[in-house]
Amino acid sequence: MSLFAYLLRYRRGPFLLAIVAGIVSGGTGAAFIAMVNLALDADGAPTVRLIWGYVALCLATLLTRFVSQAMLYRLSQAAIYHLRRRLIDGILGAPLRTVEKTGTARLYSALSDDVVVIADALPGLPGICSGAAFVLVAIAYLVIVSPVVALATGGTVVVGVLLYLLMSATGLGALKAARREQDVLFGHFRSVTEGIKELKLNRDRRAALVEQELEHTALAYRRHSVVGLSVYEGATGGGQAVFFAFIGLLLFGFPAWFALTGQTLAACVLILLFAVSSLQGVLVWFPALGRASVALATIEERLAALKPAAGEPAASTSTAGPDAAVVAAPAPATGTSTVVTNRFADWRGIAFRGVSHVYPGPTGEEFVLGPLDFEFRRGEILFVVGANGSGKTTLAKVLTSLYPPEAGVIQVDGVEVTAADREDYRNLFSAVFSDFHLFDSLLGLPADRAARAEHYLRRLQLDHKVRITGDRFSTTALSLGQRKRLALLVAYLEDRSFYLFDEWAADQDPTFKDFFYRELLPELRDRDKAVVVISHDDRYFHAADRLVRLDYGQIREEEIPGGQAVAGRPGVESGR
Ligand SMILES: Nc1ncnc2c1ncn2[C@@H]1O[C@H](COP(=O)(O)OP(=O)(O)OP(=O)(O)O)[C@@H](O)[C@H]1O
Repeated sequence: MSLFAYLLRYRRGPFLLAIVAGIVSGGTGAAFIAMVNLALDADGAPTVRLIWGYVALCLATLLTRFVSQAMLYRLSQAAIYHLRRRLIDGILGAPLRTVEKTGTARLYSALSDDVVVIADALPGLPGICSGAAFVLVAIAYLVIVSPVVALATGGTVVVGVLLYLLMSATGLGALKAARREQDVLFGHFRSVTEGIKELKLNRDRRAALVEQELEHTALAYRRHSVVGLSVYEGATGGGQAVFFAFIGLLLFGFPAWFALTGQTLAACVLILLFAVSSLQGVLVWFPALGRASVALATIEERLAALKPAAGEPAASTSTAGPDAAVVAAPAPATGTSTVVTNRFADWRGIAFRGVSHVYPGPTGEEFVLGPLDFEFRRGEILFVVGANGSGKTTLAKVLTSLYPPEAGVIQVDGVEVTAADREDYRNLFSAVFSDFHLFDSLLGLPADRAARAEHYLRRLQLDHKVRITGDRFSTTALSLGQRKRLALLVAYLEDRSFYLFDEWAADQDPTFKDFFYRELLPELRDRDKAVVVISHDDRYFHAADRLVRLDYGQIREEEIPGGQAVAGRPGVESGR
Protein backbone atom coordinates (compact mmCIF):
# COMPACT_ATOMS: atom_id res chain seq x y z
CA MET A 1 0.00 0.00 0.00
CA SER A 2 1.43 3.38 -0.91
CA LEU A 3 2.08 6.04 1.68
CA PHE A 4 -0.69 8.21 0.21
CA ALA A 5 -3.24 5.40 0.36
CA TYR A 6 -2.27 4.64 3.96
CA LEU A 7 -2.66 8.28 5.03
CA LEU A 8 -5.95 8.63 3.18
CA ARG A 9 -7.27 5.59 5.00
CA TYR A 10 -5.83 6.53 8.36
CA ARG A 11 -6.63 10.27 8.66
CA ARG A 12 -8.43 11.32 5.52
CA GLY A 13 -9.57 14.78 6.74
CA PRO A 14 -6.32 16.19 8.18
CA PHE A 15 -4.28 14.62 5.37
CA LEU A 16 -6.44 16.14 2.63
CA LEU A 17 -6.40 19.49 4.43
CA ALA A 18 -2.61 19.38 4.59
CA ILE A 19 -2.40 18.47 0.91
CA VAL A 20 -4.87 21.15 -0.16
CA ALA A 21 -3.01 23.73 1.94
CA GLY A 22 0.24 22.58 0.30
CA ILE A 23 -1.27 22.92 -3.17
CA VAL A 24 -2.67 26.38 -2.39
CA SER A 25 0.71 27.40 -1.00
CA GLY A 26 2.40 26.29 -4.24
CA GLY A 27 -0.24 28.04 -6.35
CA THR A 28 0.10 31.31 -4.44
CA GLY A 29 3.88 30.99 -4.72
CA ALA A 30 3.61 30.85 -8.52
CA ALA A 31 1.08 33.69 -8.55
CA PHE A 32 3.65 35.63 -6.55
CA ILE A 33 6.08 35.37 -9.48
CA ALA A 34 3.39 36.64 -11.81
CA MET A 35 2.86 39.52 -9.39
CA VAL A 36 6.59 40.32 -9.50
CA ASN A 37 6.43 40.39 -13.30
CA LEU A 38 3.45 42.76 -13.20
CA ALA A 39 5.28 44.99 -10.70
CA LEU A 40 8.31 45.11 -12.99
CA ASP A 41 6.04 45.96 -15.94
CA ALA A 42 4.55 48.84 -13.90
CA ASP A 43 7.80 50.78 -14.34
CA GLY A 44 7.98 52.07 -10.77
CA ALA A 45 4.32 53.16 -10.58
CA PRO A 46 2.42 50.20 -9.11
CA THR A 47 -1.30 50.53 -8.41
CA VAL A 48 -2.67 50.28 -4.86
CA ARG A 49 -4.47 47.10 -5.95
CA LEU A 50 -1.17 45.58 -6.98
CA ILE A 51 0.42 46.43 -3.64
CA TRP A 52 -2.47 44.95 -1.65
CA GLY A 53 -2.48 41.92 -3.93
CA TYR A 54 1.20 41.43 -3.20
CA VAL A 55 0.64 41.61 0.57
CA ALA A 56 -2.32 39.22 0.38
CA LEU A 57 -0.32 36.70 -1.66
CA CYS A 58 2.60 36.82 0.77
CA LEU A 59 0.26 36.20 3.71
CA ALA A 60 -1.62 33.42 1.89
CA THR A 61 1.64 31.68 0.95
CA LEU A 62 3.00 31.82 4.49
CA LEU A 63 -0.28 30.80 6.14
CA THR A 64 -1.04 27.85 3.88
CA ARG A 65 2.53 26.62 4.13
CA PHE A 66 2.33 26.80 7.93
CA VAL A 67 -1.06 25.04 8.07
CA SER A 68 0.08 22.31 5.72
CA GLN A 69 3.35 21.71 7.55
CA ALA A 70 1.77 21.81 11.03
CA MET A 71 -0.94 19.33 9.98
CA LEU A 72 1.64 16.96 8.56
CA TYR A 73 3.81 17.11 11.70
CA ARG A 74 0.77 16.24 13.79
CA LEU A 75 -0.16 13.52 11.36
CA SER A 76 3.34 12.03 11.37
CA GLN A 77 3.37 11.79 15.17
CA ALA A 78 -0.12 10.25 15.14
CA ALA A 79 1.03 7.81 12.43
CA ILE A 80 3.95 6.69 14.61
CA TYR A 81 1.54 5.84 17.42
CA HIS A 82 -0.99 4.25 15.06
CA LEU A 83 1.55 2.02 13.30
CA ARG A 84 3.20 0.99 16.57
CA ARG A 85 -0.19 0.24 18.10
CA ARG A 86 -1.16 -1.88 15.08
CA LEU A 87 2.09 -3.79 15.34
CA ILE A 88 1.73 -4.31 19.10
CA ASP A 89 -1.87 -5.46 18.65
CA GLY A 90 -0.71 -7.68 15.79
CA ILE A 91 1.99 -9.28 17.95
CA LEU A 92 -0.34 -9.74 20.94
CA GLY A 93 -3.06 -11.17 18.72
CA ALA A 94 -0.84 -13.50 16.72
CA PRO A 95 -0.37 -17.18 17.55
CA LEU A 96 2.78 -17.72 19.64
CA ARG A 97 4.31 -19.95 16.96
CA THR A 98 3.93 -17.16 14.40
CA VAL A 99 5.64 -14.67 16.69
CA GLU A 100 8.42 -17.19 17.39
CA LYS A 101 8.87 -17.86 13.68
CA THR A 102 8.88 -14.15 12.75
CA GLY A 103 11.57 -13.52 15.35
CA THR A 104 12.00 -10.68 17.81
CA ALA A 105 14.74 -8.98 15.78
CA ARG A 106 12.44 -8.47 12.78
CA LEU A 107 9.55 -7.28 14.92
CA TYR A 108 11.76 -4.93 16.88
CA SER A 109 13.23 -3.53 13.70
CA ALA A 110 9.73 -2.78 12.36
CA LEU A 111 8.60 -1.24 15.67
CA SER A 112 11.62 0.97 16.15
CA ASP A 113 13.04 1.84 12.74
CA ASP A 114 10.39 1.45 10.05
CA VAL A 115 7.83 3.49 11.93
CA VAL A 116 10.27 6.38 12.42
CA VAL A 117 11.38 6.29 8.77
CA ILE A 118 7.75 6.76 7.72
CA ALA A 119 7.14 9.57 10.21
CA ASP A 120 10.30 11.37 9.08
CA ALA A 121 9.19 11.34 5.45
CA LEU A 122 5.67 12.68 5.99
CA PRO A 123 6.56 16.37 6.49
CA GLY A 124 7.90 16.30 2.92
CA LEU A 125 4.43 15.76 1.46
CA PRO A 126 3.21 19.39 1.58
CA GLY A 127 6.44 20.51 -0.09
CA ILE A 128 5.81 18.02 -2.86
CA CYS A 129 2.23 19.18 -3.31
CA SER A 130 3.12 22.85 -3.23
CA GLY A 131 6.02 22.24 -5.63
CA ALA A 132 3.78 20.37 -8.05
CA ALA A 133 1.12 23.08 -7.76
CA PHE A 134 3.76 25.73 -8.34
CA VAL A 135 4.90 24.08 -11.55
CA LEU A 136 1.30 23.69 -12.81
CA VAL A 137 0.39 27.31 -12.05
CA ALA A 138 3.68 28.43 -13.60
CA ILE A 139 2.82 26.55 -16.80
CA ALA A 140 -0.65 28.08 -16.77
CA TYR A 141 0.90 31.54 -16.46
CA LEU A 142 3.34 30.70 -19.26
CA VAL A 143 0.35 29.96 -21.49
CA ILE A 144 -0.55 33.65 -21.15
CA VAL A 145 3.03 34.86 -21.63
CA SER A 146 4.01 32.47 -24.44
CA PRO A 147 1.95 29.40 -25.40
CA VAL A 148 4.86 27.81 -27.22
CA VAL A 149 7.13 28.05 -24.17
CA ALA A 150 4.28 26.70 -22.01
CA LEU A 151 3.88 23.71 -24.32
CA ALA A 152 7.63 23.04 -24.35
CA THR A 153 7.74 23.36 -20.54
CA GLY A 154 4.93 20.83 -20.18
CA GLY A 155 6.83 18.41 -22.44
CA THR A 156 10.00 18.94 -20.43
CA VAL A 157 8.19 18.18 -17.17
CA VAL A 158 6.88 14.90 -18.64
CA VAL A 159 10.36 13.89 -19.87
CA GLY A 160 11.91 14.84 -16.49
CA VAL A 161 9.33 12.86 -14.52
CA LEU A 162 9.71 9.77 -16.75
CA LEU A 163 13.49 9.89 -16.45
CA TYR A 164 13.16 10.25 -12.70
CA LEU A 165 10.76 7.31 -12.36
CA LEU A 166 13.00 5.11 -14.49
CA MET A 167 16.09 5.84 -12.42
CA SER A 168 14.39 5.74 -9.03
CA ALA A 169 13.04 2.21 -9.67
CA THR A 170 16.63 0.94 -9.40
CA GLY A 171 17.07 2.95 -6.21
CA LEU A 172 13.96 1.39 -4.70
CA GLY A 173 15.36 -2.11 -5.33
CA ALA A 174 18.56 -1.21 -3.48
CA LEU A 175 16.60 0.30 -0.59
CA LYS A 176 14.59 -2.94 -0.29
CA ALA A 177 17.84 -4.92 -0.14
CA ALA A 178 19.10 -2.56 2.58
CA ARG A 179 15.91 -3.13 4.53
CA ARG A 180 16.45 -6.90 4.42
CA GLU A 181 19.98 -6.46 5.79
CA GLN A 182 18.54 -4.30 8.57
CA ASP A 183 16.63 -7.27 10.00
CA VAL A 184 19.85 -9.27 10.15
CA LEU A 185 21.60 -6.29 11.72
CA PHE A 186 18.99 -6.06 14.48
CA GLY A 187 19.56 -9.77 15.17
CA HIS A 188 23.25 -9.01 15.70
CA PHE A 189 22.37 -6.07 17.96
CA ARG A 190 20.37 -8.50 20.08
CA SER A 191 23.33 -10.86 20.26
CA VAL A 192 25.45 -7.97 21.49
CA THR A 193 23.06 -6.84 24.23
CA GLU A 194 21.81 -10.25 25.34
CA GLY A 195 25.13 -12.05 24.95
CA ILE A 196 27.19 -9.32 26.55
CA LYS A 197 28.57 -11.59 29.31
CA GLU A 198 29.64 -14.32 26.92
CA LEU A 199 31.16 -11.76 24.57
CA LYS A 200 33.11 -10.04 27.32
CA LEU A 201 34.54 -13.36 28.46
CA ASN A 202 35.70 -14.47 25.03
CA ARG A 203 37.79 -12.11 22.92
CA ASP A 204 37.72 -14.38 19.85
CA ARG A 205 33.96 -14.72 19.90
CA ARG A 206 33.62 -10.97 20.35
CA ALA A 207 35.98 -10.28 17.46
CA ALA A 208 34.24 -12.85 15.26
CA LEU A 209 30.81 -11.40 15.97
CA VAL A 210 31.93 -7.84 15.30
CA GLU A 211 34.31 -8.41 12.40
CA GLN A 212 32.58 -11.24 10.56
CA GLU A 213 28.90 -11.05 11.29
CA LEU A 214 28.10 -7.49 12.38
CA GLU A 215 30.54 -5.72 10.12
CA HIS A 216 29.61 -7.85 7.13
CA THR A 217 25.92 -7.06 7.55
CA ALA A 218 26.53 -3.40 8.42
CA LEU A 219 28.66 -2.99 5.30
CA ALA A 220 26.04 -4.68 3.12
CA TYR A 221 23.38 -2.42 4.67
CA ARG A 222 25.55 0.63 4.03
CA ARG A 223 26.32 -0.43 0.46
CA HIS A 224 22.67 -0.95 -0.47
CA SER A 225 21.60 2.25 1.29
CA VAL A 226 24.29 4.32 -0.41
CA VAL A 227 23.42 2.85 -3.82
CA GLY A 228 19.70 3.36 -3.23
CA LEU A 229 19.96 6.91 -1.95
CA SER A 230 22.60 7.86 -4.56
CA VAL A 231 20.42 6.59 -7.39
CA TYR A 232 17.58 8.67 -5.97
CA GLU A 233 19.95 11.66 -5.82
CA GLY A 234 21.02 10.91 -9.39
CA ALA A 235 17.38 10.75 -10.45
CA THR A 236 16.81 14.10 -8.73
CA GLY A 237 19.82 15.57 -10.53
CA GLY A 238 18.59 14.07 -13.81
CA GLY A 239 15.21 15.77 -13.38
CA GLN A 240 16.91 19.08 -12.71
CA ALA A 241 19.35 18.66 -15.62
CA VAL A 242 16.45 18.25 -18.02
CA PHE A 243 15.03 21.55 -16.79
CA PHE A 244 18.38 23.37 -16.97
CA ALA A 245 18.90 22.05 -20.50
CA PHE A 246 15.48 23.37 -21.40
CA ILE A 247 16.26 26.83 -19.95
CA GLY A 248 19.47 26.84 -22.02
CA LEU A 249 17.45 25.95 -25.09
CA LEU A 250 15.02 28.70 -24.23
CA LEU A 251 17.82 31.26 -23.88
CA PHE A 252 19.88 30.30 -26.90
CA GLY A 253 17.51 28.57 -29.32
CA PHE A 254 13.93 29.81 -28.83
CA PRO A 255 14.56 33.54 -29.65
CA ALA A 256 15.83 32.56 -33.11
CA TRP A 257 13.19 29.84 -33.73
CA PHE A 258 10.08 31.53 -32.39
CA ALA A 259 10.96 35.25 -32.51
CA LEU A 260 10.44 35.84 -28.76
CA THR A 261 10.94 39.41 -27.50
CA GLY A 262 13.52 40.08 -24.79
CA GLN A 263 10.74 40.94 -22.30
CA THR A 264 8.86 37.69 -22.93
CA LEU A 265 12.07 35.73 -22.71
CA ALA A 266 12.99 37.39 -19.38
CA ALA A 267 9.53 36.63 -17.93
CA CYS A 268 9.68 33.00 -19.04
CA VAL A 269 13.20 32.46 -17.69
CA LEU A 270 12.27 34.07 -14.35
CA ILE A 271 9.28 31.75 -13.99
CA LEU A 272 11.28 28.71 -14.99
CA LEU A 273 14.12 29.49 -12.57
CA PHE A 274 11.60 29.64 -9.73
CA ALA A 275 10.01 26.44 -11.01
CA VAL A 276 13.38 24.68 -10.99
CA SER A 277 14.08 25.72 -7.41
CA SER A 278 10.58 24.63 -6.45
CA LEU A 279 11.12 21.32 -8.20
CA GLN A 280 14.35 20.92 -6.27
CA GLY A 281 12.34 21.28 -3.03
CA VAL A 282 10.08 18.49 -4.26
CA LEU A 283 12.75 16.08 -5.41
CA VAL A 284 14.83 16.40 -2.28
CA TRP A 285 12.12 14.50 -0.39
CA PHE A 286 11.93 11.60 -2.79
CA PRO A 287 14.72 9.46 -1.29
CA ALA A 288 13.02 9.76 2.12
CA LEU A 289 9.69 8.85 0.53
CA GLY A 290 11.32 5.87 -1.18
CA ARG A 291 12.62 4.59 2.16
CA ALA A 292 9.23 5.28 3.75
CA SER A 293 7.38 3.25 1.14
CA VAL A 294 9.78 0.33 1.70
CA ALA A 295 9.26 0.68 5.47
CA LEU A 296 5.48 0.76 5.09
CA ALA A 297 5.54 -2.29 2.83
CA THR A 298 7.65 -4.11 5.46
CA ILE A 299 5.23 -3.21 8.25
CA GLU A 300 2.27 -4.37 6.17
CA GLU A 301 4.14 -7.60 5.41
CA ARG A 302 4.79 -8.20 9.12
CA LEU A 303 1.15 -7.47 9.98
CA ALA A 304 -0.05 -9.87 7.31
CA ALA A 305 2.31 -12.57 8.61
CA LEU A 306 1.07 -12.04 12.18
CA LYS A 307 -2.59 -12.33 11.24
CA PRO A 308 -4.20 -15.26 13.09
CA ALA A 309 -5.34 -18.14 10.92
CA ALA A 310 -8.95 -18.16 9.72
CA GLY A 311 -11.30 -18.95 12.60
CA GLU A 312 -8.68 -18.13 15.23
CA PRO A 313 -9.67 -14.92 17.05
CA ALA A 314 -6.95 -12.45 17.88
CA ALA A 315 -6.14 -12.15 21.59
CA SER A 316 -7.82 -9.09 22.96
CA THR A 317 -5.67 -6.50 24.69
CA SER A 318 -8.51 -5.46 26.97
CA THR A 319 -10.56 -8.45 28.09
CA ALA A 320 -8.45 -10.80 30.12
CA GLY A 321 -11.10 -13.08 31.57
CA PRO A 322 -9.95 -14.23 34.99
CA ASP A 323 -10.65 -17.64 36.34
CA ALA A 324 -13.87 -17.24 38.24
CA ALA A 325 -17.51 -17.71 37.43
CA VAL A 326 -18.06 -14.01 37.86
CA VAL A 327 -15.29 -11.86 39.20
CA ALA A 328 -14.53 -8.21 39.43
CA ALA A 329 -11.60 -7.59 37.14
CA PRO A 330 -9.63 -4.46 37.91
CA ALA A 331 -9.47 -1.63 35.44
CA PRO A 332 -6.49 0.14 36.96
CA ALA A 333 -6.54 3.29 34.87
CA THR A 334 -9.90 4.38 36.21
CA GLY A 335 -10.11 2.41 39.43
CA THR A 336 -13.44 0.93 38.32
CA SER A 337 -14.18 -2.73 37.81
CA THR A 338 -15.64 -4.68 34.94
CA VAL A 339 -17.40 -7.98 35.42
CA VAL A 340 -15.96 -10.72 33.25
CA THR A 341 -17.12 -14.31 33.11
CA ASN A 342 -15.18 -17.39 32.19
CA ARG A 343 -17.31 -20.22 30.85
CA PHE A 344 -14.83 -22.82 32.10
CA ALA A 345 -14.48 -21.40 35.62
CA ASP A 346 -15.96 -24.44 37.41
CA TRP A 347 -14.02 -27.04 35.44
CA ARG A 348 -12.99 -30.38 36.98
CA GLY A 349 -11.11 -32.17 34.19
CA ILE A 350 -9.17 -31.12 31.09
CA ALA A 351 -8.67 -33.87 28.53
CA PHE A 352 -6.40 -34.24 25.50
CA ARG A 353 -7.98 -36.31 22.73
CA GLY A 354 -5.40 -37.21 20.09
CA VAL A 355 -3.62 -33.90 20.62
CA SER A 356 -0.37 -33.34 18.77
CA HIS A 357 2.09 -30.63 17.85
CA VAL A 358 4.90 -30.74 15.30
CA TYR A 359 8.05 -28.63 15.05
CA PRO A 360 9.42 -28.89 11.53
CA GLY A 361 13.22 -29.16 11.64
CA PRO A 362 15.49 -27.03 9.42
CA THR A 363 16.73 -30.09 7.50
CA GLY A 364 13.49 -32.03 7.26
CA GLU A 365 13.61 -33.93 10.57
CA GLU A 366 10.78 -32.96 12.87
CA PHE A 367 9.87 -33.22 16.53
CA VAL A 368 6.40 -34.62 17.11
CA LEU A 369 4.59 -34.31 20.41
CA GLY A 370 1.76 -36.84 20.61
CA PRO A 371 -0.78 -37.81 19.58
CA LEU A 372 -1.65 -37.60 23.28
CA ASP A 373 -4.71 -38.89 25.14
CA PHE A 374 -4.51 -37.71 28.69
CA GLU A 375 -6.50 -36.08 31.49
CA PHE A 376 -5.53 -33.29 33.87
CA ARG A 377 -7.58 -33.02 37.06
CA ARG A 378 -8.36 -30.27 39.46
CA GLY A 379 -7.11 -30.74 43.04
CA GLU A 380 -4.16 -32.84 41.87
CA ILE A 381 -0.40 -32.37 41.65
CA LEU A 382 0.92 -33.85 38.42
CA PHE A 383 4.64 -34.11 37.77
CA VAL A 384 5.87 -34.11 34.16
CA VAL A 385 9.37 -35.53 33.94
CA GLY A 386 11.68 -36.62 31.13
CA ALA A 387 15.01 -36.05 29.44
CA ASN A 388 16.06 -32.76 27.89
CA GLY A 389 14.26 -32.23 24.62
CA SER A 390 11.61 -34.87 25.37
CA GLY A 391 8.83 -32.29 24.90
CA LYS A 392 7.90 -31.12 28.42
CA THR A 393 7.84 -27.39 27.67
CA THR A 394 6.07 -28.05 24.38
CA LEU A 395 3.45 -30.02 26.29
CA ALA A 396 3.06 -27.04 28.65
CA LYS A 397 2.54 -24.70 25.71
CA VAL A 398 -0.05 -27.01 24.16
CA LEU A 399 -1.77 -27.54 27.52
CA THR A 400 -2.10 -23.79 28.04
CA SER A 401 -3.16 -23.50 24.38
CA LEU A 402 -0.34 -21.08 23.64
CA TYR A 403 0.10 -23.59 20.84
CA PRO A 404 -3.41 -24.61 19.80
CA PRO A 405 -3.39 -28.35 19.00
CA GLU A 406 -2.44 -29.00 15.38
CA ALA A 407 -4.43 -32.24 15.52
CA GLY A 408 -6.92 -33.58 18.05
CA VAL A 409 -8.94 -31.58 20.54
CA ILE A 410 -8.76 -30.33 24.11
CA GLN A 411 -11.93 -30.83 26.13
CA VAL A 412 -12.96 -29.15 29.37
CA ASP A 413 -15.38 -31.44 31.22
CA GLY A 414 -16.20 -33.06 27.88
CA VAL A 415 -16.73 -29.76 26.03
CA GLU A 416 -14.32 -29.06 23.18
CA VAL A 417 -12.30 -25.87 23.43
CA THR A 418 -12.87 -24.04 20.16
CA ALA A 419 -11.00 -21.05 18.76
CA ALA A 420 -13.80 -18.81 20.01
CA ASP A 421 -13.30 -19.75 23.66
CA ARG A 422 -9.54 -20.13 23.62
CA GLU A 423 -9.11 -16.85 25.50
CA ASP A 424 -11.34 -18.14 28.33
CA TYR A 425 -9.44 -21.41 28.35
CA ARG A 426 -6.03 -19.73 28.54
CA ASN A 427 -7.22 -17.62 31.41
CA LEU A 428 -7.57 -20.73 33.55
CA PHE A 429 -3.77 -20.87 33.82
CA SER A 430 -1.11 -19.21 35.90
CA ALA A 431 2.24 -20.30 34.55
CA VAL A 432 5.87 -19.68 35.34
CA PHE A 433 7.83 -20.88 32.32
CA SER A 434 11.55 -21.53 32.52
CA ASP A 435 12.12 -18.50 30.25
CA PHE A 436 9.59 -16.39 32.17
CA HIS A 437 9.38 -12.61 31.91
CA LEU A 438 9.00 -10.60 35.09
CA PHE A 439 6.94 -7.43 34.69
CA ASP A 440 7.89 -4.70 37.09
CA SER A 441 4.31 -3.80 37.94
CA LEU A 442 1.24 -5.56 39.25
CA LEU A 443 -1.14 -3.99 36.74
CA GLY A 444 -3.86 -6.25 35.40
CA LEU A 445 -4.04 -8.30 38.59
CA PRO A 446 -7.07 -8.56 40.88
CA ALA A 447 -8.05 -5.53 42.95
CA ASP A 448 -6.74 -6.72 46.33
CA ARG A 449 -3.31 -7.32 44.80
CA ALA A 450 -1.25 -4.90 46.92
CA ALA A 451 -2.27 -6.31 50.30
CA ARG A 452 -1.92 -9.92 49.13
CA ALA A 453 1.41 -9.14 47.51
CA GLU A 454 2.80 -7.95 50.86
CA HIS A 455 1.69 -11.23 52.39
CA TYR A 456 3.35 -13.32 49.67
CA LEU A 457 6.53 -11.24 49.80
CA ARG A 458 6.92 -12.39 53.39
CA ARG A 459 6.00 -15.99 52.53
CA LEU A 460 8.49 -16.13 49.73
CA GLN A 461 11.13 -14.48 51.92
CA LEU A 462 11.51 -11.50 49.65
CA ASP A 463 10.24 -8.80 52.01
CA HIS A 464 13.79 -7.76 52.92
CA LYS A 465 14.65 -7.20 49.23
CA VAL A 466 11.49 -5.97 47.50
CA ARG A 467 8.75 -3.56 48.45
CA ILE A 468 5.55 -2.76 46.58
CA THR A 469 5.27 0.94 45.87
CA GLY A 470 1.96 1.81 44.29
CA ASP A 471 1.57 -1.03 41.85
CA ARG A 472 5.27 -1.50 41.23
CA PHE A 473 8.00 -3.68 42.61
CA SER A 474 10.70 -1.46 44.13
CA THR A 475 13.24 -3.52 42.19
CA THR A 476 13.53 -6.52 39.89
CA ALA A 477 17.33 -6.44 39.95
CA LEU A 478 17.57 -9.69 41.86
CA SER A 479 19.22 -13.07 41.67
CA LEU A 480 17.62 -15.57 39.26
CA GLY A 481 16.18 -17.58 42.17
CA GLN A 482 14.70 -14.42 43.70
CA ARG A 483 13.26 -13.30 40.37
CA LYS A 484 11.59 -16.70 40.04
CA ARG A 485 10.08 -16.22 43.48
CA LEU A 486 8.66 -12.88 42.36
CA ALA A 487 7.24 -14.59 39.27
CA LEU A 488 5.65 -17.13 41.60
CA LEU A 489 4.20 -14.28 43.65
CA VAL A 490 2.59 -12.86 40.53
CA ALA A 491 1.17 -16.30 39.72
CA TYR A 492 -0.29 -16.45 43.24
CA LEU A 493 -1.88 -13.03 42.80
CA GLU A 494 -3.52 -14.15 39.55
CA ASP A 495 -5.22 -16.84 41.60
CA ARG A 496 -6.19 -19.04 38.67
CA SER A 497 -7.37 -22.63 38.99
CA PHE A 498 -4.51 -24.24 37.06
CA TYR A 499 -0.87 -23.68 38.06
CA LEU A 500 1.97 -24.67 35.79
CA PHE A 501 5.61 -24.55 36.87
CA ASP A 502 8.30 -25.29 34.28
CA GLU A 503 11.43 -26.23 36.24
CA TRP A 504 10.62 -23.49 38.72
CA ALA A 505 12.60 -25.02 41.59
CA ALA A 506 15.77 -25.58 39.53
CA ASP A 507 17.29 -22.30 40.71
CA GLN A 508 16.14 -22.40 44.36
CA ASP A 509 18.40 -23.17 47.31
CA PRO A 510 17.79 -26.54 49.07
CA THR A 511 15.73 -24.98 51.88
CA PHE A 512 13.40 -23.14 49.58
CA LYS A 513 13.20 -26.07 47.18
CA ASP A 514 12.00 -28.13 50.11
CA PHE A 515 9.50 -25.44 51.06
CA PHE A 516 8.20 -25.33 47.46
CA TYR A 517 7.65 -29.08 47.10
CA ARG A 518 6.51 -29.79 50.66
CA GLU A 519 4.39 -26.76 51.48
CA LEU A 520 3.54 -24.54 48.53
CA LEU A 521 2.46 -27.28 46.12
CA PRO A 522 0.26 -29.17 48.64
CA GLU A 523 -1.29 -25.86 49.68
CA LEU A 524 -2.32 -25.18 46.09
CA ARG A 525 -3.83 -28.65 45.81
CA ASP A 526 -5.70 -28.11 49.07
CA ARG A 527 -7.14 -24.94 47.55
CA ASP A 528 -8.56 -27.13 44.75
CA LYS A 529 -6.04 -25.99 42.15
CA ALA A 530 -4.68 -28.24 39.44
CA VAL A 531 -0.89 -28.18 39.55
CA VAL A 532 1.48 -29.33 36.81
CA VAL A 533 5.14 -29.35 37.79
CA ILE A 534 7.81 -29.92 35.16
CA SER A 535 10.77 -31.11 37.15
CA HIS A 536 14.11 -32.88 37.11
CA ASP A 537 14.16 -33.01 40.96
CA ASP A 538 13.82 -36.78 41.37
CA ARG A 539 14.33 -36.36 45.16
CA TYR A 540 10.87 -34.81 45.25
CA PHE A 541 8.98 -36.99 42.76
CA HIS A 542 7.13 -38.46 45.73
CA ALA A 543 5.44 -35.04 46.18
CA ALA A 544 3.28 -35.81 43.14
CA ASP A 545 -0.19 -37.33 43.10
CA ARG A 546 0.54 -38.60 39.60
CA LEU A 547 3.70 -38.68 37.55
CA VAL A 548 4.08 -38.87 33.79
CA ARG A 549 7.25 -39.25 31.77
CA LEU A 550 7.73 -37.80 28.33
CA ASP A 551 9.89 -39.71 25.93
CA TYR A 552 10.42 -38.26 22.44
CA GLY A 553 7.03 -36.59 22.58
CA GLN A 554 5.16 -39.64 23.90
CA ILE A 555 3.59 -39.66 27.36
CA ARG A 556 3.71 -42.55 29.83
CA GLU A 557 2.27 -42.66 33.33
CA GLU A 558 4.67 -44.03 35.95
CA GLU A 559 4.59 -45.26 39.52
CA ILE A 560 5.50 -42.57 41.99
CA PRO A 561 8.76 -43.44 43.71
CA GLY A 562 8.22 -43.95 47.46
CA GLY A 563 4.75 -45.44 47.08
CA GLN A 564 1.60 -43.73 48.21
CA ALA A 565 3.14 -41.16 50.54
CA VAL A 566 2.51 -37.69 49.20
CA ALA A 567 4.24 -34.51 50.32
CA GLY A 568 2.16 -32.30 52.54
CA ARG A 569 0.14 -35.29 53.65
CA PRO A 570 0.75 -36.91 57.02
CA GLY A 571 3.91 -39.02 57.23
CA VAL A 572 5.99 -37.25 54.59
CA GLU A 573 9.60 -36.56 55.52
CA SER A 574 11.44 -33.46 54.47
CA GLY A 575 13.56 -33.70 51.31
CA ARG A 576 13.45 -37.41 50.80
N1 LIG B 1 10.67 -23.06 18.85
C1 LIG B 1 11.04 -24.27 18.44
N2 LIG B 1 11.17 -24.51 17.12
C2 LIG B 1 11.54 -25.74 16.67
N3 LIG B 1 11.80 -26.77 17.47
C3 LIG B 1 11.68 -26.60 18.79
C4 LIG B 1 11.29 -25.34 19.34
N4 LIG B 1 11.25 -25.46 20.69
C5 LIG B 1 11.59 -26.73 20.96
N5 LIG B 1 11.85 -27.41 19.84
C6 LIG B 1 12.24 -28.83 19.74
O1 LIG B 1 11.23 -29.59 20.37
C7 LIG B 1 11.78 -30.60 21.18
C8 LIG B 1 11.18 -30.54 22.58
O2 LIG B 1 11.57 -29.33 23.18
P1 LIG B 1 11.07 -28.94 24.63
O3 LIG B 1 11.55 -27.57 24.91
O4 LIG B 1 9.62 -29.19 24.72
O5 LIG B 1 11.85 -30.02 25.53
P2 LIG B 1 11.93 -30.13 27.11
O6 LIG B 1 11.54 -31.53 27.44
O7 LIG B 1 11.16 -29.05 27.77
O8 LIG B 1 13.49 -29.94 27.33
P3 LIG B 1 14.28 -29.37 28.60
O9 LIG B 1 14.23 -30.39 29.69
O10 LIG B 1 15.66 -29.22 28.05
O11 LIG B 1 13.67 -28.06 28.97
C9 LIG B 1 13.29 -30.42 21.15
O12 LIG B 1 13.84 -31.42 20.33
C10 LIG B 1 13.50 -29.06 20.52
O13 LIG B 1 14.59 -29.07 19.69
